[in-house]
Amino acid sequence: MRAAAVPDRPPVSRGSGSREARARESGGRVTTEPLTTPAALAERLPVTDAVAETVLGAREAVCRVLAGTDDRLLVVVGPCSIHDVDAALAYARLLRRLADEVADDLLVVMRVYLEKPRSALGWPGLLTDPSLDGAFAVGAGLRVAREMMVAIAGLGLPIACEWLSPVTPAYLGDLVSWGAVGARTVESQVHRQLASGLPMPVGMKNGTSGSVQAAVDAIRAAAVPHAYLGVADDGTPSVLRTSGNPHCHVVLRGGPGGPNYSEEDVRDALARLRAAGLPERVVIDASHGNSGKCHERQRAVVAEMAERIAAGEEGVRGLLLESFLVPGRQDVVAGRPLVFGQSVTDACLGWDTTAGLLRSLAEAVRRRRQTQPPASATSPVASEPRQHA
Ligand SMILES: O=C[C@H](O)[C@H](O)COP(=O)(O)O
Ligand SMILES: C=C(OP(=O)(O)O)C(=O)O
Repeated sequence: MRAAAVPDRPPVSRGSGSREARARESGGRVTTEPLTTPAALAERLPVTDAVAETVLGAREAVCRVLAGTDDRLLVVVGPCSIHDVDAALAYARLLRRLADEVADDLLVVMRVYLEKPRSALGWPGLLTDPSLDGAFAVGAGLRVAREMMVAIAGLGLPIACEWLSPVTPAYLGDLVSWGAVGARTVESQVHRQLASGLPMPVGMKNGTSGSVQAAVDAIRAAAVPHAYLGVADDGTPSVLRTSGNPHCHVVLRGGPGGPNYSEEDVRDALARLRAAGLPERVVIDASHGNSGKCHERQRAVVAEMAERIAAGEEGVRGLLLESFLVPGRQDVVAGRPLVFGQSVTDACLGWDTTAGLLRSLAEAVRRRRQTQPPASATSPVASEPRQHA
């Protein structure tokens, strides 16, 4: 007589179905696929000395502009999202020439946004879905993204992006000179912890509700050390311990109540920063809630800000613009070719308008210099972060 088979493990339930089947019925589930490690990707697509100089030099320059010890204006400009590497590189080449032309007055950093936070549903960005068709080839997206960033920084053009996945900076952080925490994530503990360890200045957007306090709170949170779960460069699941980031700042992007770039709005934001003991400086996003998502309205925002900057308004250290080669936006439709250099997410300004606006901002900085002495080196900077208790 054969012995009865002894199960490896006791049955997980007496009712219908296995544990896996029951889990499926009561929520979502995950499948996994291995990804190259950050170290392996960096080895394949390394940062050259020239690229490192661009990235690090621009980080330091952004800090000086934010602190007011460099009297130029920070201008973060580029597509709402990158969906086509060739178009991004064509834009980068144009921007590089313009950045050189205005370099005495503007510190130009290109938006190279690869992860899109969506209000509900929509294409999540090149990093997650590089073929724009829902195939979600994330490994290829990371490779393409890093290769493109190396090429853009290789032109001598510094890079800005929004950090969405807390794992992405391990793969791309060494190529970025300015980061954003977006309106949809500025209240997220994970993103505040992430910002506290990022090796670059980080703009904290006001929340989608319009709350500027959320951005101020995020700056306070990111200025101190944290510990959170992540991956090390060799891919090992790790506790990431951060130092705190003293170079975070508010980005006013408007909200449901309308724009928030008026003099009164800026004064209110500076007062909130003062009350929190933080450096009094803001960056104005000409797009999003400040333009009612109408790309053409960014012109009016820039025109008003140029006037106010020329008149010496305190506290505004930079602007953000959404711009691509071709104005407007387009939908991605299977089988229909895309217009080269036009956004597939938010509508953007076209190149010619962008160039004119940057020249007008440069002119505003020059006019300000005529009436004001160079900014002093005594502008407030964030205090050193506290150590872990
Ligand atoms: O900047 C881009 C968009 O404003 C952001 O990703 C939200 O887009 P959505 O509201 O179209 O989803
Ligand atoms: C999503 C963006 O901005 P916000 O977080 O302000 O909506 C963006 O700049 O792409």
